[in-house]
Amino acid sequence: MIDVRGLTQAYGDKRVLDDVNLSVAEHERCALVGRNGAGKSTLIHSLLGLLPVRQGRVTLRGIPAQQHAWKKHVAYLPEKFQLYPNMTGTENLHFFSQVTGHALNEDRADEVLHAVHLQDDRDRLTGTYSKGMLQRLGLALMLYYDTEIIVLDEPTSGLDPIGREEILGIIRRLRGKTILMASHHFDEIRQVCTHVALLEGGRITKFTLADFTDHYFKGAAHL
Ligand SMILES: Nc1ncnc2c1ncn2[C@@H]1O[C@H](COP(=O)(O)OP(=O)(O)OP(=O)(O)O)[C@@H](O)[C@H]1O
Repeated sequence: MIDVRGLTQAYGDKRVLDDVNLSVAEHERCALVGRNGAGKSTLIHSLLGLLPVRQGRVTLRGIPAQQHAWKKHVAYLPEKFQLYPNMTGTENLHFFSQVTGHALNEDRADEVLHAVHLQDDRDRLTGTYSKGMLQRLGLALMLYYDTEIIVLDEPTSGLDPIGREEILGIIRRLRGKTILMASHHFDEIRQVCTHVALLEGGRITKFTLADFTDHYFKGAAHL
């Protein structure tokens, strides 16, 4: 579903990704781990066409990234995103739906608001939401499109333990999705992921969760 071959990315003279290869198969839930500055966001941005790919090849669901047709199969939740504080949860869903040129499908909106446990708060201004609620609304916006591929950049960043559990529970309950999730937390990777892509020195090593667990407890993996 996600295939990266020979991807090299640099900022000026600084090479961040060095001939990276990564395959994420259908229905895999792959964590993307690595120290701060390892290049996780650079890789995600390259996948999603937010950074031009000059060296290497990226395909999503078999479609080359340059062709844009992949976009309807992929949803992305960035680490930081902006919602409109003077709009309610539902109004935010309306707004973002209209941005993509479609009227809101009310039934689908109900489904996703239930899935993220915001059905009772949907008519409150999001300016009054907690960080956990905002993150769950971000997830709802992403799930609304029901795409096969989901890319999450540190979805529990800055949340307290209860907020983290709520987000992880929602992700864990998703069915039939292929997920790539950047994370710094071994406990959440263990709860949610089937595989781990470790980014170090500009290269990726991919593990099954069981092999990564051995590697991690030997002290060989730095998140
Ligand atoms: N636009 C940019 N211009 C110059 N250097 C950049 C730019 N974006 C990222 N970098 C550098 O590239 C390296 C990789 O950054 P990136 O954000 O991809 O890492 P990361 O693994 O996502 O980090 P974190 O875990 O802190 O989010 C870092 O050294 C960063 O400073």
